[in-house]
Parts: sequence; C-alpha cells; structure tokens
Amino acid sequence: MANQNSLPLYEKYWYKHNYKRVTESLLFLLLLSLLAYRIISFNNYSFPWFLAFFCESWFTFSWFLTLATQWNPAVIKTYPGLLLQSVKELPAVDLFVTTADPVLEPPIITVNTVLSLLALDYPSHKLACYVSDDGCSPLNFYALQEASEFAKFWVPFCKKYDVQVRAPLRYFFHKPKFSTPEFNQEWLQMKDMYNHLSHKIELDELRKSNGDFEVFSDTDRTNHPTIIQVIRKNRECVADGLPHLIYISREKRPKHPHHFKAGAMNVLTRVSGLITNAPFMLNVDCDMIVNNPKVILHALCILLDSRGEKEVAFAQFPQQFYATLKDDPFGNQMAIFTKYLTAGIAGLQGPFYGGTNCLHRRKVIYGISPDNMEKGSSISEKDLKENFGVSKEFMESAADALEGRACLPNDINISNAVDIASQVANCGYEHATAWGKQVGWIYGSVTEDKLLGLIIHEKGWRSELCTPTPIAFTGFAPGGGPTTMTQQKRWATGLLEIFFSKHCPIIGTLLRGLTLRQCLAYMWIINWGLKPVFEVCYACLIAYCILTNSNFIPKDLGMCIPIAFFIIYKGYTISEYIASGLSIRAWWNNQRMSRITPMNAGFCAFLSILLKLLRISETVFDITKKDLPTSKDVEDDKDVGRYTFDESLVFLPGTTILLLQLTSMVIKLLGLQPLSQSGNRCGPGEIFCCVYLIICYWPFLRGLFETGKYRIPLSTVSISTILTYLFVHVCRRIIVG
Ligand SMILES: O=c1ccn([C@@H]2O[C@H](COP(=O)(O)OP(=O)(O)O[C@H]3O[C@H](CO)[C@@H](O)[C@H](O)[C@H]3O)[C@@H](O)[C@H]2O)c(=O)[nH]1
Ligand SMILES: [Mn+2]
Repeated sequence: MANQNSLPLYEKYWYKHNYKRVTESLLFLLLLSLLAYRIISFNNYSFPWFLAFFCESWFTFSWFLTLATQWNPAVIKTYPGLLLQSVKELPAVDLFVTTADPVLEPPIITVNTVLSLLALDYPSHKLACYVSDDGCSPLNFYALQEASEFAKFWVPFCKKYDVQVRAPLRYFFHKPKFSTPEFNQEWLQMKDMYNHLSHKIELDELRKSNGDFEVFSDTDRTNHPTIIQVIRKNRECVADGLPHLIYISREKRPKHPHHFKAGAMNVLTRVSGLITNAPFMLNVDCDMIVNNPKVILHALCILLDSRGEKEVAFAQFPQQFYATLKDDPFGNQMAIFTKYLTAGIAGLQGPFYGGTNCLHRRKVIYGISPDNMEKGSSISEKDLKENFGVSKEFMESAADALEGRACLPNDINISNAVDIASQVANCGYEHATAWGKQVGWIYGSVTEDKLLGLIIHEKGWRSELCTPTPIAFTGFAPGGGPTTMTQQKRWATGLLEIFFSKHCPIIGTLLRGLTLRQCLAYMWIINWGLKPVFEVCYACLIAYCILTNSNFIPKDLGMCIPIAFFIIYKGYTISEYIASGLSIRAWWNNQRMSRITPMNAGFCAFLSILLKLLRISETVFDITKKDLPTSKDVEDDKDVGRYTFDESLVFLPGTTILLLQLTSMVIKLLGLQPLSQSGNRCGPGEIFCCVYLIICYWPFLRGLFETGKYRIPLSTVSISTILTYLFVHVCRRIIVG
C-alpha cells in the first residue's frame, strides 16, 4: 500500500489464521467424502439417498462459499493525525438519517442519533445533517426542533469534556468516572435538560403545538406533499458552531411507488445536492448512534488517501450493537459474522455496503466508474437531464459534484435552495430519469444496500472496512421472535431479488468488473435465501425416513463421516466463540437459531420470491421495531430472552417441522413403524438427527404450551397440524403403494 508521492493515510494488513483454514478445509473434505460415499454405495440407492445427496451437495457448496469468503481476512489501520497534517482543507460531509415510522422507531431514538451526529469531531460548518422522515410525523419534526435547542448546550459540553458517546441516551446510562466540582455541576445540569427533553418528546407534548405544525395539517403518511424545513442553520458559518439541521418528508401519494428506503435515500441525495452538495455523504439508520466522534476522520483517511482516492468507492463501518441481551438469545448480534466473515470480505474487493454506517462519495452515487474518474470527461447537458431530471439547479449541482467543484460553505443560501429542493423531493421527479436505475440507490430489492454495493463493485470500485477503536457506531439489535424473523425474512427476500435480477453477481463477474472471489462472497450472503429450501427438505427427509422406516444416514463405516463432521464442526464453532470472549451459551443460542431462523424466515422469503416471480404479489420493506434500551433491572429479567411469537405465517414452517419430528418420534416409540421392505431400515442416525432438531426447536416446543405472546398462536398450530397429518398420510400411502 506504500505510495511514493505521499505517506499513506491508511494501511491494510492481510493476516493468516492457519488453524481456521486447516479446520475449515478438513470440514470441506469430509463433506466431499460424504458425497463420494453416497455415489459409490450402489446398494443404498433409494429416494431418500438421492434427496440427501442433493441437499448435501448444496450444503457442500455453501461451505465452500464460507471457506472462500473467510480465507484471506484483512484489517486496515487509519491515521487521522496524518490526514490532518496532509490535507489543507477538510471536505464537506453531508449526514443522512432515515426514519420511517414514529411508533416502530421512537422519535427519542432518532433524536439521539442526530445529536450524536451534530456533536461529531469535525468542523461543524462543513457538516449538514438531513433527516428523512417517511412517516411524515409532526412528532419527529417537533422532537428534532427541541433537540436542536438542546444541542446548543449538549455539543459544547461534549467537546469541552471530550465525551466519547455523544448520544445522551447512552451517555447518561452510566455514572461518569471523571469528576471535578465544575464537571459534576454541568453534568447534572445536562442530565436534567436531557430528562426534560425526553419527557417532552415521550409524553407527546406536541399537541400543545405552535405555528410550525401547520404544514402537517391534513397530511396522511401515505398521502402528503413534500415538507422541507430548515430546523437550524449554521448562520455564522463557524467551525465550532452547530451543523445545519434539515427535516425532509418527501411527497407521498397512494398508487405512486416510493421504493422504501432506497427512495428516501435518493431524495436525501438530491435535496442535499441542492443545498450543500458535499462530496462525501455519511448515512445512518435512525438507531445507529455514533460511538466514536472521530468516525469521519477515520473514513476520510481511506477516501482521501492518494490510492484510495482512485480505487475506493466507500468506507463501511461494521454494524455493532449496544444494550444487547445477554448471550444473544435470538442469534442476531452477529458478533462472529463481524469478526470473521466481514474481515474475510474486507480482504477481497471490499465489504458489502451495509445500508448504514457508511461514507460514500457523491460522484460514485451519481454513477461514475473508476475509468470515468481517470478520463475526467465532462458531461453534456443532455446527459445531465436524462440522468438527473429536469431541475436546472440540480443539473448544475450534479455537474459540480461529478467534476469535483466543491461548493463553499459561505456560498450557500439555504432559504433559496429549500424552495427549489421541494421540487426534487416530489414523487413524480424521478419519472424518465436514471434515478433508481443507474443513478443513486438502485430500486428492485428490499436490501437496497447490498444491491447498491454490488453495482458499485461491478463497476470495478473497491470498498474498505473501517474499524477504529473505540467502535464507530452502535445500533439496536431486535429482540423477540417476530421482530427478528421480520428482519431476517426481509434480508433473505431482498438478497433473492438481487439473485434473480440482471444485477446477479454471477453476471457481474462474467460481464462486468466484479472479481470472482467477491462474487463468491456475494453468493455466500445470497445463499441466506437459497439454503433454507434445502434445510427444510432435509428436515422433512428425517421425518420421512422414520415414518417409512427407511434410511438416509450412512451405516457401518460410512457413518464415521457425518459423526466426524458433526464433532469437528461443533468444536470449531465453539472455539470461535471462546476466542471472541463469548460464552458457550451464546454459542448454543446461535447454533440453535441458525437452524430456526433460516427454516422460518429464509424459507418464507423464498416462497415470497416465487410469488413475486409469478407476479402474484410484490415484496415490501417491513420496518424493524426499535425498543428503547432497557434499564439495568429489566436487563436482569429472564423473560426478555424468551422466545415470542405472533400470528405471522413466518412461524408456520418451523412449527410444522417440529410437529413432524414429534409425530415421527411418537410413532417410533410406540413401535408403529412399518416393516422395512429393503434392508435399509431407519437406524440410530435418523433418530439422532430427529432428536437434535427437536432440541434446537426447544423454544418452539415450549411455545406449544405457554401462554400469551410466548405461545404459538392456535391458527399456526392448526395449520401445522393439518400439514403434518397430510405428510404422515402421504408417507403411509407410499409404503402401502
Ligand atoms: O420505507 C422506508 C423503510 C425504511 N426506512 C429506513 O430504513 C432504515 C433501516 O430500516 P430497519 O427497519 O432498521 O431495518 P434493518 O433490518 O435494521 O436494516 C438493515 O437492513 C436494511 C436493508 O434491508 C438496510 O437498509 C439498513 O441500513 C440495515 O441496517 C431505518 O432507518 C428506516 O427508517 C425508510 O427510510 N423508509
Ligand atoms: Mn436497524
């Protein structure tokens, strides 16, 4: 990474973890030998044997993807000190926050995220914070207005005492370590002010409103004109003031597709383009609080580095979480994922875009490729119009951005710009333009983040994973069964949408600039939506074999292969958890959830994609519910980690699989199994698999007998019972027939 002209602002190191490589390869060999064993055992050829072979081939391929993705992990080290020395003038950065529903995303959470952004360690006249509210909620607007008043005290306080976590919600969670009488007094004052602010917001005092809310009269969240309000401008244009704060609720009309978050991001891009037009844009979800105030400096080390400047499109920070539940009961804190897989991808063409915690180059979002950058060609007026739409002002701002002309903080006339900006936030603006197709956030997937990142990688750009200490951002990991399932189902759905589109990574590698290894990494994540189909088949196969007294697990010597695989795999995953300082309990919770989540959320996602491909229904972006972090005493409450259910059909596959395994166990125990026609009787292998699956599905088993939200709803159980009955019936027919 060394550079002759100037010192590199960041360095990248690839590291080897030989022990992991050896174990992973060994597991891969075992899977291959299992497949080979199946092929050569002619005596065993039967329907279960072939189905098992088919599923295991996919599992082997999946493991190969994991292996390939994790093979060359890398980390980078950034030098913000060097950046400050070598860059004459720091560039402007636009900050984007998206929120969409004041109930699922409580305004106090958004407010905290915004406060943590306003207090970043960066010249504040170079920052502008834009909040997109897809919920069109006056409460959000009001909360932000109040927050900007509070920020006048909060930001100087944070900077004076070099506070690390600049979101009051988290900061006041702990007593401060450091203390002088002056600090104590100010601390108490701030805490008081914050409590006041949060009460006001939570108690919804907005109804006693003032004139500002007129704009919200007669609005419905799905039917309203554009609302853009400048909550605060940095009039004095000074580095130690407060950044601009702008509220945007784009126009929404029924019947007019709004493309969920991708649509919101495009409006943010255009509106900010007219107002500040910063060359860099940092985007976060409403719950992603800045945990390290120097994040922008770290990310700029990558993007302004002499080599990074030409090659790297975006700097992505990992998604990590705060106030997490002990031992990861829902298996969604992704600690191992972040540690090994993200690092692995960072060693290839670069991390996926995660939808949040990412610093983008505006040019790249406008569709530029590394080759265009080299040529530096200017773009014709006709092209500008076709790509970016009819707004003259926006075309000018896009040309500035593409040709690298920065707009200076003192040039900006916000009030003027806001009037024009309303036009580009209207829902008809994108008609017959390249927005959502070649420009901006691309439409067509509910994981718009992975899609955008993929398209950027396909153009030949790289990305880098930025992992400063302390952790850059922390967000909210959903709790409970339904919320986790909704999120995972959306992810699997969105990934499948990408796979079945023209942006499929395989095509990207064959025809465009996506590297082969990066394609495998994308396939690894897309497999979240494909593998569940095989997992469900496999689970049914277990029950089928017990019910029909046939077998699919090799017997005699052949049995050593699955046993060895099982033991080594479990040992290997435990060691990953222990090496990361996590508990055995966390390991087990993740093992079990890695059986439950795909078979429910992933499988349902697959079905919903079939419906989409058959043009029967469309996919939607279901928002993840965000709860306020629990206070200490609630944290100790055992119930928060208990699995909850709701009426959603997402729990149907899992419930059915559990009932199937239970039924087949009962039939086995009662000795009601039919006599086996061939010599291949069901043996200990099938019984073990069945029992193991029942143990994994323990939360569901309990859910059959619990009450309230811990119970699987009767409707789900009834449908599952019917499905189980049908399955058993078919199995019996097969034997008789
Ligand atoms: O119509 C919509 C729907 C969602 N959002 C926002 O999108 C963000 C992410 O939504 P969330 O419900 O928190 O989804 P997560 O599953 O937690 O999000 C992950 O996955 C998404 C893709 O599915 C990415 O967009 C996110 O950045 C990534 O954190 C939130 O800020 C929402 O307010 C909108 O602005 N408009
Ligand atoms: Mn989220």
